[in-house]
Amino acid sequence: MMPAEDERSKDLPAGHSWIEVDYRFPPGADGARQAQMLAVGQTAGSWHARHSHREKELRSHLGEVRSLALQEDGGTVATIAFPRGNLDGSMGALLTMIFGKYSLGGVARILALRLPADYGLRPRFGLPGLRQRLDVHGRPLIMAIFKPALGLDAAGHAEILAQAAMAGLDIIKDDEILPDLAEAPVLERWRACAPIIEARRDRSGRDLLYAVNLSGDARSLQEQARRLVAEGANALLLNVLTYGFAVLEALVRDPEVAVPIFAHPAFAGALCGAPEHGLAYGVVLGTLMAHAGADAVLYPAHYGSLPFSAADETAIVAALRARAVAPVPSAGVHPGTLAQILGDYGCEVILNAGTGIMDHPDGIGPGVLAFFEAWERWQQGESLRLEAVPPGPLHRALEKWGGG
Ligand SMILES: CSCCC(=O)C(=O)COP(=O)(O)O
Repeated sequence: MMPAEDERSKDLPAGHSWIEVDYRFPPGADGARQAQMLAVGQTAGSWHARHSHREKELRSHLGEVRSLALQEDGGTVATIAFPRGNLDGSMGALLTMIFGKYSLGGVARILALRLPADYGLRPRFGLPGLRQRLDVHGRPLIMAIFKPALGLDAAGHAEILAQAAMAGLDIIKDDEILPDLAEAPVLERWRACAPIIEARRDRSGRDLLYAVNLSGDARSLQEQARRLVAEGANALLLNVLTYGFAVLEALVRDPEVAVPIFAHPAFAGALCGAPEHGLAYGVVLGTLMAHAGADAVLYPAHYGSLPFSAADETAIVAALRARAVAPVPSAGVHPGTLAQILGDYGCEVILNAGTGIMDHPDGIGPGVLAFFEAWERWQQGESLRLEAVPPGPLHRALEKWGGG
């Protein structure tokens, strides 16, 4: 039987010897046949009589169709269990088994994936570890994104960071669009920003994390990460879906890269955006990220600037929180969205704004202060409506972006 909706993405007990996947086949597809194709074709690969003398060995690798449910619209949802023994513990092997070659021909969508709790990696820091590093407890963490994304040199990054740091920002990240360009080399960006972070620590006793964007081929990216960390970098950003889960796994396993890793969702729409094909956002940005060792995962907030469903957001957050990974609702976040986000999430969240801080009418410092002001008012149960907010950074933000 397929589990109830709120159980669908829960981890299976540690040591469990099966991996369970829920697939939906659209109306018109022969769901039973497709499920059987997946269970055999993505495992033993052949069940021909010619191999009958190997039946015992092959059977131990064979997937099993555990349930088939016809849906109201004529589609079918099948749950298939795959032997864990077919895998080596990596996300690459897992994805190749559950959807690899089949994805090229079959029309199907993976709705949910249930992994044994001890499959893959756990975050080394997660939200509790980030809080400990920053010594910030009992309130949401406030994160900014360097904007403009391109065109800033290292000194330009430092100039922006200085304003944000002074206003009390917790975390900043590079834009994911920015690789190791000659106009702003990654090491120079870090070297230019490091003294500002140090000065903030000296002044306030509070750390500030800068998630530096990694790029390059797998080998040079890992070397870049090691070099950055050796020079004091305190967080990293990885476009996990464009560079690959294997790159994230290698970084998480690397003792020379012992800093929190922020996972960016760029490219997720290419895997998850089609309604009847690909994988659900909750699987990619929730389950897979949480089992590949990410410490914090960014995704579009459903009240932000990108079309995103509340249900997808809920599925992502549930999967991340089950493994203590920090949820980072993003894209179009500004102080006017704070009440909605905290209403949905409570305080165990990272609020991440790019233009919602950098394009504040009075500057970057006021952009950060507007978030803190919104948080203070929300905490006191005070209205965040424009008419109720006195003149100041939050008022100006609400004037520009609305919300509240
Ligand atoms: C798609 S979630 C990642 C958000 C992000 O990286 C970004 O640059 C959002 O910028 P914004 O100005 O919308 O806060």
